[in-house]
Amino acid sequence: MENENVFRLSEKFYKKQPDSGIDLSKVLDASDENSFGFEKLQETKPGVWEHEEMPGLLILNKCLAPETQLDIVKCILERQLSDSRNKSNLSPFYELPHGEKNLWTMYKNGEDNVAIPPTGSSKPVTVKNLMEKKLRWITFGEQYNWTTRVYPDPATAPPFPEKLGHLTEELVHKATEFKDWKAEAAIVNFYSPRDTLSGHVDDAEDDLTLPLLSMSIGLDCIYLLGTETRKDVPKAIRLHSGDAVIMTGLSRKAYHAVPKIIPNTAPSYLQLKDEAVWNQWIQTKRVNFNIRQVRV
Ligand SMILES: O=C(O)CCC(=O)C(=O)O
Ligand SMILES: [Fe+2]
Repeated sequence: MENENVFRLSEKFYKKQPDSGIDLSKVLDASDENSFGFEKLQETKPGVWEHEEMPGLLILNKCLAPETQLDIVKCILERQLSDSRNKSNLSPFYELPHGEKNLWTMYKNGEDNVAIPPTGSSKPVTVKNLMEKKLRWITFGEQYNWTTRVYPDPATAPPFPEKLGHLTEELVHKATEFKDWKAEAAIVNFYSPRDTLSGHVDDAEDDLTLPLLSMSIGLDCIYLLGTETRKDVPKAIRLHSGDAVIMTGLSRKAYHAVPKIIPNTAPSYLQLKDEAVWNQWIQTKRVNFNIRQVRV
């Protein structure tokens, strides 16, 4: 069964690339006309690019204005992270501060050495360590449970943030035929340069013909898109801050992964005057918004 692991081999290949010289020779970059595979891209609607070997994947490069990128990451840090109804990978393990004094405000206001107690018997961990390393994802709207891989009763879900809902619905409505698509669940993934997301298919939603929107902010990454099996060699795409991809059709059910974050690639427009803590944090993060309609 030697080709069972083909997807995994590509993940390993990119994961082990040295930061100082990543092999981009087989990586499509929709923002670089000299990149591998660029000639197979076609603009099928204004701002929407499709690659002939990646059926169903819509690439919306640079579709988020700098202010929008800043707005949505700040909305997560300042509002969604302060709401105890929004679960994160940290929720089961730490007595997280919520409300006005939450992880982000403590971090930003110089309380980064404060120790946050665990829920169990492990050691307390500083705000700094949680914000810079341990926070890997937060969910809002309908709360996908990564462990059980289901969405619990929607009646218990906090509402989807209105502004982000409008923005994402507009992107999907303009780029696809799905004019009634609704943003119901979001997973925000936080990556530091050595973090990866291994190959998976997102299949917990009711209807896998409905598009999934994925927006990237901060550091660039290499994103792998395969097929419905792990036996096929995936395609590699470089995603930049402000890019979005929409997984529709065949790509909606395809294996995908993020094997490599590319350090020192955060755009300078994300740097803000007099916001040293934010500037440092965003320079070392990729923030991915993964937005789905859950119900039909
Ligand atoms: O970070 C990404 O670009 C992909 C994230 C993803 O696939 C997911 O959250 O299901
Ligand atoms: Fe995914």
